Amino acid sequence: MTSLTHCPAPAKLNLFLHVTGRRPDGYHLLQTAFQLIDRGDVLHVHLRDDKELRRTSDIPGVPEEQDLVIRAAKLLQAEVLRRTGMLPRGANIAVDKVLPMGGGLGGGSSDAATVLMALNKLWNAGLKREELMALGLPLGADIPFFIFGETAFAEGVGEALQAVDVPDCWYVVIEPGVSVPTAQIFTSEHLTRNTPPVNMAAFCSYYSEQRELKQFGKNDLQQVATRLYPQVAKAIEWLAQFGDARMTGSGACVFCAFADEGQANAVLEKARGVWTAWKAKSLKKHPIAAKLI
Ligand SMILES: C[C@@](CO)(OP(=O)(O)O)[C@H](O)COP(=O)(O)OP(=O)(O)OC[C@H]1O[C@@H](n2ccc(N)nc2=O)[C@H](O)[C@@H]1O
Ligand SMILES: Nc1ncnc2c1ncn2[C@@H]1O[C@H](COP(=O)(O)OP(=O)(O)O)[C@@H](O)[C@H]1O
Repeated sequence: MTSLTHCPAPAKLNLFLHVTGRRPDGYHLLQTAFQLIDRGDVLHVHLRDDKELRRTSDIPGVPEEQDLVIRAAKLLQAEVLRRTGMLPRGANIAVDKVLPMGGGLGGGSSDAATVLMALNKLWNAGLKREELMALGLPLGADIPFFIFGETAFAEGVGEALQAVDVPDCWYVVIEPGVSVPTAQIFTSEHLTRNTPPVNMAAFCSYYSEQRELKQFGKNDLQQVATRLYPQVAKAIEWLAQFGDARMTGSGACVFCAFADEGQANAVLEKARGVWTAWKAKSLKKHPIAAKLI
């Protein structure tokens, strides 16, 4: 096999996100729940005859060498060299970008996770799931989750993952039209960093009682992002007419859960001409994480 085309890189939503503390290196300790959804970027990976790793599509504002996709591919190539003494073949990687950047949907991290899984297969590198997760972590705290590949309760900086079951539903997601830099939110003096830790069992029993339409807990990053980006506040206010609306990750996107597609369609109809919005269904498993490792 020399290529893998149409590899999905799905988005995630943070159903809740609590900042519970700070590590000595400045990184924040979180508790969050990651939910995959059936909308995302699509990647195409073709092995080359030389050793070069090249991005063959353009992502405005992201130079090739800074692209998480290329950085992830280089990390894995170096790891294979370290393990086998042989540098594997290069690859051309194209990304059909669908997800907005700085949207809190984890697009860059998901792209990187998909590339790690695809190249692990194409190079017959044989890294185990936990090894790929550890390799990706320094590039982005969300990368291990995408390789883990199923709905998860997460702690640490998001790398300590446990599978959980949340009932399926439909989400309406609004892109408020701004890009929020994650670092700006985490460094804000207005961020609260002392939400008391919750028990994973409390999270699980909350959703087992079919309360998926009103989310558990809160997103501690939301108060900071809405202060800095009024468009995010407006989007939440608008979507809250129809249910429990909140921000995902560090923003900018906001979401609301609905029991069926018809209700999501009705909200999208009202959003037309007002917001860039779309619907997505919850995904219990990553479409390729199970197959490619
Ligand atoms: C907030 C979350 C929630 O899933 O997702 P996004 O909104 O970015 O999708 C993640 O924790 C995003 O983690 P990660 O992907 O590592 O964020 P990056 O953009 O690499 O981090 C930018 C900067 O934010 C700060 N940062 C990030 C994560 C964290 N737990 N504590 C931090 O203090 C650090 O200063 C870091 O250098
Ligand atoms: N392949 C990529 N796709 C998206 N963003 C990327 C990529 N590679 C690097 N980046 C950088 O990562 C930043 C965060 O992007 P992204 O992961 O989409 O948002 P978020 O972290 O809010 O979910 C972008 O602003 C961009 O500078």
